[in-house]
Amino acid sequence: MTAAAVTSCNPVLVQSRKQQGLPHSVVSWRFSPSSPFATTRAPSRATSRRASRRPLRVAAFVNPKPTVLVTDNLGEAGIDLLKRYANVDCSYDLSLEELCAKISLCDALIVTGGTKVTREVFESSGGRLRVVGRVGVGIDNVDVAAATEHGCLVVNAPTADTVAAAEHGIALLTSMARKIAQADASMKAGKWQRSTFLGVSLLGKRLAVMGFGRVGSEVARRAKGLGMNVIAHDPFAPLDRARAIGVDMVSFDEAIATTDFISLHLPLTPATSKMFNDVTFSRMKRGVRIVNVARGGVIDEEALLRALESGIVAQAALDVFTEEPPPEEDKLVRHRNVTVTPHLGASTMEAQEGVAIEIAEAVIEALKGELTATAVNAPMLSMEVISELSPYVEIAEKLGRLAVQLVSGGTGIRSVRIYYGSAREHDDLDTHYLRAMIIKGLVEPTSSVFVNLVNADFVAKQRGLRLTEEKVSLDGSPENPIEYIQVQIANVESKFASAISDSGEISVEGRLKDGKPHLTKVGSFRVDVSLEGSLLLCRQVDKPGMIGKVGSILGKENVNINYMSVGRIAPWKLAVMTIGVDEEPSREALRKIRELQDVEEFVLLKL
Ligand SMILES: NC(=O)C1=CN([C@@H]2O[C@H](COP(=O)(O)OP(=O)(O)OC[C@H]3O[C@@H](n4cnc5c(N)ncnc54)[C@H](O)[C@@H]3O)[C@@H](O)[C@H]2O)C=CC1
Ligand SMILES: O=C(O)C(=O)COP(=O)(O)O
Repeated sequence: MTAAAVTSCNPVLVQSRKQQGLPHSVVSWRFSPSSPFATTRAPSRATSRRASRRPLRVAAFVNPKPTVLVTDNLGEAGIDLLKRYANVDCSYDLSLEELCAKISLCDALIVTGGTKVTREVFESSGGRLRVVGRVGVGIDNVDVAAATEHGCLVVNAPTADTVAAAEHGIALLTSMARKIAQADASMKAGKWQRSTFLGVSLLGKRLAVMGFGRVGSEVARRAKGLGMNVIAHDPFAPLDRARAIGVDMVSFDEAIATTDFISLHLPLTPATSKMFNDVTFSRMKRGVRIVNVARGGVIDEEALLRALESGIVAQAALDVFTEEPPPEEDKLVRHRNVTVTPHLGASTMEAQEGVAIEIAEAVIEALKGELTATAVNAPMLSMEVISELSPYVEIAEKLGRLAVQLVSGGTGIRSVRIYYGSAREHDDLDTHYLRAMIIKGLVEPTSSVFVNLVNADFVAKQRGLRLTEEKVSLDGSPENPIEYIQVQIANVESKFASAISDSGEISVEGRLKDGKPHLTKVGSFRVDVSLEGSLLLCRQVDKPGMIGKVGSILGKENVNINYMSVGRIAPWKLAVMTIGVDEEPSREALRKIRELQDVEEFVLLKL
């Protein structure tokens, strides 16, 4: 057996080979609380039992149909799709207060760039909001960090408006070069000024595409068709994409210093905010022309005004602004050498229909608990991985629950070690989902925080939980992804001393048996009990009659034993009895068991 440390609460993906290119349609979680994105707590045992006797799923019982709030104009095709699955509330132009007032009644929120989804919105949702769908690409209007903290998935619709944005970029480029907008305004004012609107040709001119992603590369492709010499700057873009289009990737400095035209296609992030400022403008070729269909905030607008006035920038064409709409008397908007459009990049009939469908599908998938390819703040796990790991999810969460209940007050939990015994190759086992469920089990019993796949690592970090994961290589068939999971809590005392392993940690181990989760080890004692209902752990002297004594106390109380096992170090020494019970025994029964002669310690654990 070898152990290899692999991750420690690290959101970076460990992609398994099987994750690549597999279909996304194997399982659905609907409203089951075990959904990776479920933000509600599991129903109480009484509720589950009641519900399981009915033909209705527990889930449907908890929440029959989700409610989706749409706060910005969304294409009919998207609304129709949503209505097949959810109650749809289209309330446009809400103030922040109105949005916050409504949000606690909604499972999903769909917005364009017109609604700011701030921290207050997540705080007001009371944990019900499970997904925010951004119609389009830019998620700079959504507080993604706050979403993650609240376990809310953010999805976008990043592909359906790419061509529209690229076409708009080219439209601005060509109309700026030929002063189309100015000439149109002049004619409409009754003038005929042929010599005033002398333009520049694009043929043979150098264009720098800043940000070579979806839109940037489509702009480059089109600009090449116009006979432009296209270079690009994007430290994160794959070189082969640029090579395929015949574009040279260059440094930022080279891009801005040597070009006649600059077209911006960057996301607005802390790194790109005001990336174009007095300093960068001063390094540009005099007479440069700039197009921005990305985000207003990547340009320092006052600096651009100064650059226009000084002649460094000859012309600008802007579709996006720091503040939208910009103030009425905005000098940039009114500048004679600036062409403006009111954020029309995605405004084609085709793109609007496309993004509406793309976002509706993504939101529905997310509400069903399925992983959507456009999730912004969740690890990318394929449905195949989720499906394969789902039998272990229950073990993971329950081991977390058991381990935390075994801790006796004091210093608090800081260090948790997780071992996964597996015959799989190390890089073929993605533990994100299981780790999230262990964190859920560790955190939820002692707090009001809801934990899911989205916020698990964040919650752990916030609570100072240091998780380390190790995969233990086992011989055998790699058919099963996992043979056992062991959760250890270090540097704590236990209310059940036998749960402390030889190496000094609280330790519980579980595995699947006949498809059912079982507890198979507590501390150094081998046990075997199904992980359902409640558990009684009892350490006693190993001698005849002990099982009968405990059993008869429970029997008198009409408490049904669903499973039991005894693990011992050696005959006639100490044994740990593990009893699974369907009903929770009364205090009196627990007292009687605790007071039995030869019972050394005893604890009741709830799953
Ligand atoms: N005006 C409009 O209506 C529309 C605007 N957009 C905006 O266009 C922009 C680009 O969209 P997509 O191409 O779909 O996004 P994308 O994510 O495919 O591409 C963005 C590219 O920028 C690069 N990048 C990020 N930080 C960078 C940095 N510091 N320096 C250089 N490159 C950097 C990334 O590596 C990526 O390749 C976004 O801001 C989006 O919101 C998109 C659609 C419509
Ligand atoms: O997709 C984007 O990022 C856009 O800017 C277009 O979005 P909007 O017109 O704000 O829905």
